[in-house]
Amino acid sequence: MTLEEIRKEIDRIDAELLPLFMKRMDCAKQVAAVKKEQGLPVFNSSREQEILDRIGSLAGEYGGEARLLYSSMMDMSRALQYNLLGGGGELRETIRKAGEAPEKAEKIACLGESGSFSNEALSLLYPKASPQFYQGFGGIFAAVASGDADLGILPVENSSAGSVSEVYDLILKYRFYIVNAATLHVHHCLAAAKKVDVRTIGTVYSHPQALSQCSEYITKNDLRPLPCSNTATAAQMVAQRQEAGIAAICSEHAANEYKLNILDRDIQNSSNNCTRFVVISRKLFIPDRAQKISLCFSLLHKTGTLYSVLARFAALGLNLTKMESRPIQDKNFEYDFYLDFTGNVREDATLNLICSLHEELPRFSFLGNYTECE
Ligand SMILES: O=C(O)C(=O)C[C@]1(C(=O)O)C=C[C@@H](O)C=C1
Repeated sequence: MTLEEIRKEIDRIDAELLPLFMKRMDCAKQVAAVKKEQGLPVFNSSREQEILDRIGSLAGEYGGEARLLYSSMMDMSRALQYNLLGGGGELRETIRKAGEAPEKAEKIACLGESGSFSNEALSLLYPKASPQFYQGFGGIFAAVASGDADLGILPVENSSAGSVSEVYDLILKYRFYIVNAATLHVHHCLAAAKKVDVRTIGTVYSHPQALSQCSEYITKNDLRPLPCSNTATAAQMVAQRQEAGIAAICSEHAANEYKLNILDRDIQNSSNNCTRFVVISRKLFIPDRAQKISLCFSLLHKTGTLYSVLARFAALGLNLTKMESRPIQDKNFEYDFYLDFTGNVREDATLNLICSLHEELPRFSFLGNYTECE
């Protein structure tokens, strides 16, 4: 057969498949009506497994491909049913009731000291708020949990050093809402108590992330990196100790705040060094112009489960911007997935998708829908 003849054959087959696909979707509508009457859940895992096993063995050499095709058709069948039945009632209600923004966000928990990068990000997002400083990420989550703080601001990832795993673990543990985000350009400098030659410096103090972001400079200048809880604390300590041979890696802002001398500027490995911060809250707020959705879930150990979740976002044109997998404590090699997508849950199709995932996936949490300041 020529290519043209084969393509004609494919067109004929597609024309035969389409009415059957539409008939199958009509059946899904009928199933939805029955399920509504009988109060049954949309998702029936054992029924889907039974179909996939049967199709897989009937399809012979195309078993894998056929399973994938039928799995996608059942995804669409479920999506249609959720659209008709409006599943995920509780979550739907929480999202519907969410306010636009906290009326007052006076107490915001923040890492470090005055002059820390978290402090800069906070000033960008909430110029009027006064920060409450904590030395560790755990303290920020605990402050939000106890109500000592209204909100907490946290660095989640850096363009060169990558994700801050400890923060993702805490996000997955506490499951607070994410209500705001900002990306900050981070410029590091080397600062010491006296104006000396860089060659006289032997030891540098900073947060491990900052040390990692300046690793090339540290190696080139033969410096000994020592970790500190954050960059501003490192600057403060170097200022207090007034010792020769030590310096801090911190922001210019922190160096000025603690009256240090700047020995070198822009010492980070990459000239485009950005850190992304998120703001956590016990209460859900969704601004009208929200464009980023965060959620987390775990998956059953079955072929194609992650693919099938991601395909449903792709089908709505929602772009995946971040994915992180973290081990679940006390479970061997089982993972929680953390995902960021573009989108707004006030759009019906997006809300239906989130609500359906809420019903289908283990350990699912909707973490928020917020704007991103860049
Ligand atoms: O049989 C059902 O209960 C259906 O809802 C239909 C169907 C399908 O499309 O085949 C869809 C969703 C369920 O998870 C299982 C199967």
